[in-house]
Amino acid sequence: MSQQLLTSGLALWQWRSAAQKAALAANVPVTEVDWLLQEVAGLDRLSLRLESFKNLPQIPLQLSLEELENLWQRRVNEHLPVQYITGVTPWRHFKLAVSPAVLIPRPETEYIIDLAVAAVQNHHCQLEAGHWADLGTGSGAIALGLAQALPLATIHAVDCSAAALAVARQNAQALGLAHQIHFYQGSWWEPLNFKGQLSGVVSNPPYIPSQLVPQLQPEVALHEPWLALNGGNDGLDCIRHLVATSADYLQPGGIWLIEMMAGQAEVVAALLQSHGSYCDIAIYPDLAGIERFALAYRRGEE
Ligand SMILES: C[S@@+](CC[C@H](N)C(=O)[O-])C[C@H]1O[C@@H](n2cnc3c(N)ncnc32)[C@H](O)[C@@H]1O
Repeated sequence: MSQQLLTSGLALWQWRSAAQKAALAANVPVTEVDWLLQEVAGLDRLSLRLESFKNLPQIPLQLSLEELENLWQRRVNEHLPVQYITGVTPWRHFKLAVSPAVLIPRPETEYIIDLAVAAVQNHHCQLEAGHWADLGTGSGAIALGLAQALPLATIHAVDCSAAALAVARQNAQALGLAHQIHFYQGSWWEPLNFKGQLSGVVSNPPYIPSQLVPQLQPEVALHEPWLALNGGNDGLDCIRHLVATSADYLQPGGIWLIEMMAGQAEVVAALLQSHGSYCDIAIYPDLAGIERFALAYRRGEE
């Protein structure tokens, strides 16, 4: 979407009206038409809401109206997420690049950064300047959120997908946070060599039971990476692995914080408890009240 084409405000307004009707008929959120227009026509929310752009003689577009219509048809008919069409999504204070190689970072995940910061502040150890891991970084969202919230920390962001890491690196560069984040390709802890040294590990691992993935809404099931969703038979394969392996990498008092699916909290708390190396285990809800996050600390050498 780099070239610039001109269209009249009236023609764009007519396209928008038709696209909104198609959205309503297909049960697609009508607001997504305007997300698309903000990106491809550079229109701001106010001029879209007031429809003041309708009177402009010329509006520069990054693609023709025909191409815009083709993309909207893909949104409506093929359930392609609008974020993959525009190539961007808002997340916390960031505008992140996304592609079908990465999970679109979710609003509920934003809160994991606040939980990490609160855990640092509540704890007597000096954790904010240390080394942190974001395992399964995808677009880099969590690593970037941690880097911004903990400016003295160094973040080690891991993903097994090279294509996802390319997107994450691009985001770190664009946001001026690349100096704080190191990226590694590999499986979970495998590329990291920091046994006993980490201040914290934060992860939003794949946690959907395999048989449920095809039943998710088509935007997710058809277009988001299976690798980012599939948590094995009961959804807990990756979380079990992270419980079992993380204690070796955390310093005493280090933070273990993950996102999980509704209904998994009790099992995850029990896994942490029975492992024996974690203490102060707590479950936190997301802003919708769903038990979404599990937090624990690496037990000290009592
Ligand atoms: C649910 S997505 C989370 C992405 C991002 N952290 C976020 O919150 O938006 C899970 C990520 O874990 C990665 N992943 C899956 N299996 C992995 C493994 N064995 N080792 C490292 N990363 C893995 C996927 O590629 C995907 O990017």
